[in-house]
Amino acid sequence: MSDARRTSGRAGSGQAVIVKGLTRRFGDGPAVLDRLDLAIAPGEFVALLGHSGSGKSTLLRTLSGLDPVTEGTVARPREVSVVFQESRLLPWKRTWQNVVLGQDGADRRDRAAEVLREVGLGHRIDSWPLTLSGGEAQRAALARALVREPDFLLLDEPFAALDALTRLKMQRLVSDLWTRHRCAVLLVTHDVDEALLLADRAVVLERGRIRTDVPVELARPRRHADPEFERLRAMLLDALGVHDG
Ligand SMILES: Nc1ncnc2c1ncn2[C@@H]1O[C@H](COP(=O)(O)OP(=O)(O)OP(=O)(O)O)[C@@H](O)[C@H]1O
Repeated sequence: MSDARRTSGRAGSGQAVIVKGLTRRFGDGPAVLDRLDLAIAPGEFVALLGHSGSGKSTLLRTLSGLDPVTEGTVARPREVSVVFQESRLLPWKRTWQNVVLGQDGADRRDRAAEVLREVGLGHRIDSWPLTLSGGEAQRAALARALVREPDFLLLDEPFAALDALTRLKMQRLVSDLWTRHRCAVLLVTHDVDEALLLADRAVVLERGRIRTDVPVELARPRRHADPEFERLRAMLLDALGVHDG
């Protein structure tokens, strides 16, 4: 199957991202994404859940423009940034240089320093990436994503490799950054609680199709103890086929 029918462009109709009839196949294999429709509003935070192999990373890569479309259309804003599970910092560049890699201007270092301060790494701007902890490296990856002032931020399980305490801190950081920057966000996660702590909407993917798409109408900051949190948690676990004790 060729990728010749790839189509992309800017989203209209007041949406940041519009996906219509998106199908993705690898070679002659089955559809990994199967006629998928999805719209994300400007400034909306969407969590994408699904079992391993359901197509989450393929969708994220397609939305970022890294992967081609087999069939259908993807419209997205001009500025799109991605943060992956691993920081992908270049070890031979200092932290600030990684943040503004590929950017021009005499004020590059100042811009990097400002965004690194924002993610709590103001004291590590000159550090080599190999001296950063896992959490610090992910903060630097977030800074590198935000310095481009994206309209759409894609987060592919950015906290999955971190310990539980660091993950909690990073979730708070992302929530604060999103409140300030208000870009559209798609967060891929395996963690239902993480989705409910952060997102306006939770989408469950199953074999390349959207099985559930629910609004998360909880006041922020979010609390596990909220009965609506518990109701949504049970609904999402059910959609994932996981039954909570
Ligand atoms: N480059 C590729 N070539 C062939 N098949 C692929 C390729 N990338 C992904 N796939 C297949 O597409 C399906 C979906 O993979 P994908 O990585 O999108 O799932 P996922 O939901 O992100 O899983 P996980 O949670 O384990 O990361 C899987 O069956 C996978 O084997």
